[in-house]
Amino acid sequence: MLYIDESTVKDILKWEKTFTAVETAMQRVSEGRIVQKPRTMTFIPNTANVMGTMPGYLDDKEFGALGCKLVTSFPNNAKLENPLPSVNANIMILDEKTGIMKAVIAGTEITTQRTSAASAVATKYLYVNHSKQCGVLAILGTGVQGRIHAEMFRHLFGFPEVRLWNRSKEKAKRLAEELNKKYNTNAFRYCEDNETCIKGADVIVTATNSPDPIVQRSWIKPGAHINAVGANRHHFNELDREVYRNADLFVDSIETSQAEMAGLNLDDNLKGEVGAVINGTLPVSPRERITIFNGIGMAVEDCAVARAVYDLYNQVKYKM
Ligand SMILES: NC(=O)C1=CN([C@@H]2O[C@H](COP(=O)(O)OP(=O)(O)OC[C@H]3O[C@@H](n4cnc5c(N)ncnc54)[C@H](OP(=O)(O)O)[C@@H]3O)[C@@H](O)[C@H]2O)C=CC1
Ligand SMILES: O=C(O)C1=NCCCC1
Repeated sequence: MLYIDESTVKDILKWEKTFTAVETAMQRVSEGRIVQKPRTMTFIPNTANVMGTMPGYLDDKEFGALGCKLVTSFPNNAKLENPLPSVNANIMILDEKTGIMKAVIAGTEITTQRTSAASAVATKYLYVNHSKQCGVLAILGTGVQGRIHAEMFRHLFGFPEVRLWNRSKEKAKRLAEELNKKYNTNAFRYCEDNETCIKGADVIVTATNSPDPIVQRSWIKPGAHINAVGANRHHFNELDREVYRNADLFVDSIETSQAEMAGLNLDDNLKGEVGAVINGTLPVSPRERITIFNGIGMAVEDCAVARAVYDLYNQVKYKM
């Protein structure tokens, strides 16, 4: 059986392909062309560690797949002497006619890219496509997700200013320096505190394990868009409840969000799925309204990207 390792995935998977795969997965969710239940979470007692299983089926000519991701989140990995990613994954894809496993694909890079791509798809359809300004991007949390969002969003949307804030300030400073050097720019700016980072920002990304709100309603400019990525025990810790009360909320999947966001009162402001906006069955919000994308992460996004990697791998292999 084929195993495609992380370095091969990093070699062959480009952001644009991930974006299209995730965009397609989101559309298919809202068309009912998927099967996907809330993931199972195995919480390891007396730790912050968790293992998730994420099975899914996606019907699509180009990105369709039957698969299952096994993903762990061990938040203290980042603090090891030799730091490791805190989120690690593998994705199995199975033959749709026989049910036999076709490949196991290393899923850490896929998870990294597809999570940021989901935010990017939401940002495109809820914000960028409505001629809203892409001037200032605020990133809260400069771990793996903060970094990929900073790079991918600048690449896709051309933000001239990308502000970086992190609980451990040195990490945000270092990332700003590193990215300015890498892209020969001074667009990446370190921010001393979260309030300064958010005030005046057009698009905001939260990518932390914070159990307490790091975004307050009064700091957000009218019409701004927020991608809330971070997940602690709940997928809605990072934004103060007043933010939810004063914004339109969009999700990747209503079915799976209802399980993992059950402690949040979604009734008033949950507008629906990003896929429905893409498909034109759900209207976008008025210009001055704040929008939130709370993407909890979907198995069918992993299936779509894993299928893309599988096909790319086979194209490359056959050419050799
Ligand atoms: N929605 C989705 O589909 C996905 C969500 N995630 C979630 O995104 C978040 C970030 O993941 P990732 O970047 O891979 O993880 P990393 O371990 O690389 O980064 C974690 C970040 O969270 C910060 N953080 C941790 N605890 C706190 C706290 N109490 N207050 C403020 N900041 C804190 C860390 O700051 P410091 O440097 O100071 O420790 C760091 O910036 C996680 O919650 C993860 O579960 C991940 C993948 C998919
Ligand atoms: O969707 C995922 O993959 C994850 N979501 C939340 C936490 C870790 C991985």
